Formats: sequence, C-alpha cells, structure tokens
Amino acid sequence: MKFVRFLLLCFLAVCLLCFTAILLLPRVNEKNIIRLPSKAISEYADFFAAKFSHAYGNEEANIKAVGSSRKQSVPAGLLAPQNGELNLRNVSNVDREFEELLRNVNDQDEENSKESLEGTNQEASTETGILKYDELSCKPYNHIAFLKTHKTGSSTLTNILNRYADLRELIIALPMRHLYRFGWPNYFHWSSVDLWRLNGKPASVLCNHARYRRPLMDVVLHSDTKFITILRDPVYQFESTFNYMELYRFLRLTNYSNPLEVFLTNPRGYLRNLARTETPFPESMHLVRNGMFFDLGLAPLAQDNDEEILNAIKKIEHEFTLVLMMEYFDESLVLLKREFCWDLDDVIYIKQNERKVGTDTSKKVLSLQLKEKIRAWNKADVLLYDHFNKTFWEKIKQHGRGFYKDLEDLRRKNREMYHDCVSPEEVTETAFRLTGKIRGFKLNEGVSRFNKYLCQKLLRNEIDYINYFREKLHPYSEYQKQLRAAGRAPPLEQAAGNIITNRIKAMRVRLLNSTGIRGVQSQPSRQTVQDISQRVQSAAQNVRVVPKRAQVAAQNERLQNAAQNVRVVP
Ligand SMILES: Nc1ncnc2c1ncn2[C@@H]1O[C@H](COP(=O)(O)OS(=O)(=O)O)[C@@H](OP(=O)(O)O)[C@H]1O
Repeated sequence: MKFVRFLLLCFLAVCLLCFTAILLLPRVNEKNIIRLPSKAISEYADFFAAKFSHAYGNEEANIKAVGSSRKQSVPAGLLAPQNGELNLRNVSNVDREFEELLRNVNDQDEENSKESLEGTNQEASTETGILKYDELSCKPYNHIAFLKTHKTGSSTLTNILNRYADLRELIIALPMRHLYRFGWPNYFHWSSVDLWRLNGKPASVLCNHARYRRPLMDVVLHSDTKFITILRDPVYQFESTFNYMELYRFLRLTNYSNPLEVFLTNPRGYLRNLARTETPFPESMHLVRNGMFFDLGLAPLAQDNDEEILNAIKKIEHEFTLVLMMEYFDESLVLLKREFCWDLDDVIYIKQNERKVGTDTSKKVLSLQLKEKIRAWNKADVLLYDHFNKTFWEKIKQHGRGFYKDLEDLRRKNREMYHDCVSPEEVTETAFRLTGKIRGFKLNEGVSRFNKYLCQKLLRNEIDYINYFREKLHPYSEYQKQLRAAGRAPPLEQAAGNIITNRIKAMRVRLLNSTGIRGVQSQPSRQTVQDISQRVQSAAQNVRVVPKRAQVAAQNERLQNAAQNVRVVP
C-alpha cells in the first residue's frame, strides 16, 4: 500500500515538473537565453552528411553539392533529392547561404577598399584599362638612368638605385676622379664619366647629378636604357633650394629676416646685380629659377617662351619612361617596382637629405602670397610639374587594385626596416660641403643580424656610395678579380671590344660628316680625327686658293689675247 502511495507521489512530482517546464520554456526562449535553431541545425546536419557521404564514395552527390556552392547558375531544381538520396536541396540552400555570406563579406571588403582608394586618390577609382602585371613571370629590367633633379627627394632615390646596382653587381657610371656630379651645371658629356671603371662596356645604372643631354648620355649607356626622373611641387622645391643652397648669401640678403620674400620683390634686379659683381656665376645659382627644368636641359633663355616649354615637356614625356613625384614618394616607388619588375625589397628606403629643424637653412613657412610669387617666378617648372602630376595618376590608374596592396606592403616594410636599422641617436650631416644641415643616421647597434647588411646599404649616402663604388669597381681590385674569375664580371677591356670608344669615334665621325666632308666612315681609326681636321683645313684653303689661281690664269690668258689682238689690229 505504501509502495502504491510512493508511486503516486512520484507520478505527481513528474507531472508538476513537466507542467512547470511547459510553462517556463517559452519564456526562456523569448528572453533568448536558449536558442534552438532547429531548422538550421538540421540543414547543417544534412550538409555535413553530404560531405561525409562524399568522403565515402558519393562522388556525384558531392560534385552537385560543390557545384551548387561554386556556380550560382546551377538551378536549385537540378539538385532536388531522388528517392533514397540525401536531401541535396537543403545542402544547396546551406551552400547558398554560405556563398551569400561570403559574397557579403567580399562586397564589404571591396566597399572598404574602394573607400580607402577614394580617400587616398580620387583618380584611381576606376578599373578600366588595367595593365597586366605578373610579378612572377616578368623579367627584372636592369638598364636604368635616373636624371637626378635637385631638392626633390632625389638622393633617397639615388640610394635605391645605388643599392640595386650594388646588390646585383651591375656596372654603374661614376663621375670622373674626385667629383660627385657629371659635370653639372654643364650639360652632360661622356668625358665627365669615369670610363676606366666602365671597362669599355656601357653602364647599367646612372644616377648622380647631371644636366640632361640625351645623345651624349647614350654614349655610356645601353641602347635600351629606360630614363626616369623625379619632380616636386615647385613652391617647395624652390624654398628648399633657396635655403639649403643658401642662395641668399650670393644675393647678399643675409641681413633680412625673410630673404626669399625680399628676393622675389625684384628677382631680375638682384640677379643683374649679382652678374655685375660675381664672376664666375656661382654654380648653385643656376637653380635660382626653374631649377628642375634646368636639370632637365631647358636653356634659361627658353624659360619665358611657352612654346619652347611645351615642346620640352613633350620631349621629356617621349624620352622618359617614368616621371616620379616627391609628394607621392611611396606611390612613385611602387610604380618603379612594377614598371621595372623589381622586388619590393629593392625599393624600400630611409629618407635622405631632410633638412634639420632649427637651423638657418631649415624649412620656412610660406604665406599664400609668397607661394604665388614663387609659382610666377618658376612658371616653367609649374607647367612641367602640373603636366606630369596628371600623367602620374593616369599611370597608377592602369595598375588597378594590386598597386595598393604593394603600397601597403612597402609602407609596412619601410617601418620595419627603419625600426631595425636606425639608432635613436640624433645625427647631423652636411652634404656636398655646404653649410646646410641635414638629418643623418647612425646604424642601430642592436640591428638584427639578418638585416644588418641591408641596413648598412640603406643608410649609405650618395657621396659615401660613390667612394664605395670607386673601390669596388676598380678593375684591378681584388673584388673585381674574383668576380671575373667566377664569370660574374666581363673580362678586362680589349681594344676591339671597347664599345664606348667605338661609339665616341663614330659620334665624332658623324659630327665631321655633318660638316660636309665625305668618305671618312670607312676609316674610324685613331688617326681619323686628326686626318679629318687636317683635311678640313686644307679643303678650306683650297676653296679659297683654287678659284683665285684659275681666275688669275684666265685673266692672264685674256690679257695676252687682248695684247695680241691689239698688236694684230694695227
Ligand atoms: N622619401 C621622401 N619623401 C619626401 N621627401 C623627401 C624624401 N626623401 C627626401 N625628401 C626631401 O627631399 C629634399 C632633398 O632632396 P634631394 O635629395 O634631391 O636633395 S639634393 O639635390 O640631392 O641635395 C629634402 O627636402 P627639404 O627638407 O625640404 O629640403 C628632403 O626632406
């Protein structure tokens, strides 16, 4: 009896529990304490079952399932379940959900990257006319000449090119003897190049200051050399030149608090004064107007002639593969990397030649009015810069989104290298023996062993690099001997194989031919030039003598005849 009562109590307790559960569960569900996505769970179960069945041989079902997830075009009806088969309709639904989810994420990524693109550069937002760029299959291009303009970030770029030549054992053109420029401010001439270190072969890289004159540069370079240069907003390029090069000293404006402003009140007047008092004209004063165009070869007299300026711009566009922009230095380097199929590591850099703050020559704040005056005074450079600023963004547009991935990677690598290479200790330097103070760098004592070698090269300035190359490229240096022994450097020059001497001879012959002397191409020997100049002289004499003699003889004859006639007639 007791046992029956116990059973009854248990039954009542279970009923009470069930009743409470029935009452409470919907409330729990409502409060989202427990979610029971039964439909989703069953769909996932089907989906995994499909995968599972594939792993054990249901190939066809899986192909359909995968097909449904990859190709949206497969109609859902095709995946309807057959008797006894897995519920593939559900599988495809789930796949579609995944796909949908992925698409949303991708779309969102694209939206985000679009936004960031628009943020950085409005012009690069369309995808039309994208260049094909395949980093893995393209071949690095090793023949490059950099026309190094002044105060444009060009020393940083020169470090990149020096490093490229250095690490790949490329031959680089060096200025003659103890010099650091190729005869600048004169136009480039091959005689300003250290031909001995070129060992008769054209240089692969040229990257120190020079004034552009293409035909004479071609004498020392490979015929397929690509030329590049860099420009900077003329307002800041001029400010940097004027202060860093201390042009105000030559102009005797040191007593003024803002010499640049004073100079621009009457620039021609100040220059006339200078021309009267200073002989010879100080070298750096060649940059006092349109400095970038001066480096790019435009004659100062042409700087006021719009037609000549536009023609010169067209010529540069035609002859240069890339015109980089200092304000977009990183973008410029990514363009360089892609155009020449280089590695991203080739274009990492540490900013060189930056003026120190708090010195006489440091950056000055410019009023709007002064900026306008600088623009007006450097009109040719403004036209040059504006033109190439446009074409620059057009080039970037052709590279599509991959460009911005490279840009991000470059910036990240630059930060990493700076952190590892550079000592926090402040260093001040002077370049080109000028008094202007620039920021220098000291190798970080704690640099990683892995990066040390590269860091040393990254921090080497232009002058140190030239001195280093002078030793490295000395034909009889131990280094060159070893390179030659390993077949990694050309054998020592043989007279017949001296490409540069032959080019110079041919050029001279062409020059003399253009003066009208014929028949000299067949003998381009050492004697040629002397022979030709002698012939030119004697030809010139003959031109004067022969007609005279003929005239005298003819006159004599006439006189004699006349005399005879005179005698005969009486
Ligand atoms: N990467 C990068 N980005 C932006 N700016 C840079 C960069 N590298 C150099 N610079 C600035 O370029 C100026 C020095 O130019 P150069 O190296 O051409 O000078 S020089 O002609 O060789 O003396 C100098 O400008 P100023 O400081 O205004 O004089 C440098 O600060």
